[in-house]
Amino acid sequence: KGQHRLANEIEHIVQEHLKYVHEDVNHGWDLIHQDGEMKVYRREVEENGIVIDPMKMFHTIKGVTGHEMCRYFYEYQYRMEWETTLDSTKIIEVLDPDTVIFHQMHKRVWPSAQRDNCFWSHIRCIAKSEEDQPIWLVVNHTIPHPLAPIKPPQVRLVANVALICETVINEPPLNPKDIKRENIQCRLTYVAFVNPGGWVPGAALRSVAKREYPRFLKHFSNYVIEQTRDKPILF
Ligand SMILES: O=S(=O)(CCO)c1ccc(-c2ccc(C3CCCC3)c([C@H]3C[C@H]3c3ccccn3)c2)cc1
Repeated sequence: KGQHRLANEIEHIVQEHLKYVHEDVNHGWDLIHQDGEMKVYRREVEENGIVIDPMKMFHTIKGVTGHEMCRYFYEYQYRMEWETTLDSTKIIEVLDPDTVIFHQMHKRVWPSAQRDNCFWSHIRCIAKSEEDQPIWLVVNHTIPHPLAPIKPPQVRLVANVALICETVINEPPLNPKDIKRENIQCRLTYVAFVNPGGWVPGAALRSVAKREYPRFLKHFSNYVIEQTRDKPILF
């Protein structure tokens, strides 16, 4: 398998996420929002007076697979259909079919300056045991890039985000071909380490994050449910 220039960095970041995905959120994380199956946790962290609170969300979505959730989260062509916080998105480099570099302009969120984000995005399937469904994940991680120069007054985000999904099949029928969408669900963990890249009033950022993260996950989940409703199941 061709090793591109980011292969080692990506391997390291992916392994880090896999190490912490099962971390116990009862120590040091505050449950700040719950909506049905969705639970949103936050750790309050500041670095040089800038709020960089890690966010962690857990959700169970009926009728879709982890591969479907990750596919719609990763693929460029769907991005503007579910991402409501963007003015634009562009692929500036393709390293392999599972690894691309995006440059995105976020909508301005009062009272802060407009943010942009240049990040590698990698999708991967991790086989578990024979009988278990595989884990699918997408990691988005900031990286500088000559084709995405920082242009003040825009502020460059620093973000390390992972969507890690497993597929659960309830009462698996003898023949896997008979599996229906009502028998499947996706259990996902979403973690986001976002440094806004420049000063934002802490209280304002905390309230924007508290509102936006759950909204994003609910909107994105509903989008995938709608997109996959009448399509064959993608395991
Ligand atoms: O999952 S991703 O990789 C999807 C990439 O298409 C992702 C998601 C979210 C962000 C992001 C970017 C900017 C902000 C802030 C910082 C100052 C002003 C805006 C926030 C905080 C505010 C929280 C937030 C959460 C969700 C959506 C928008 N806003 C989050 C970056 C990447």
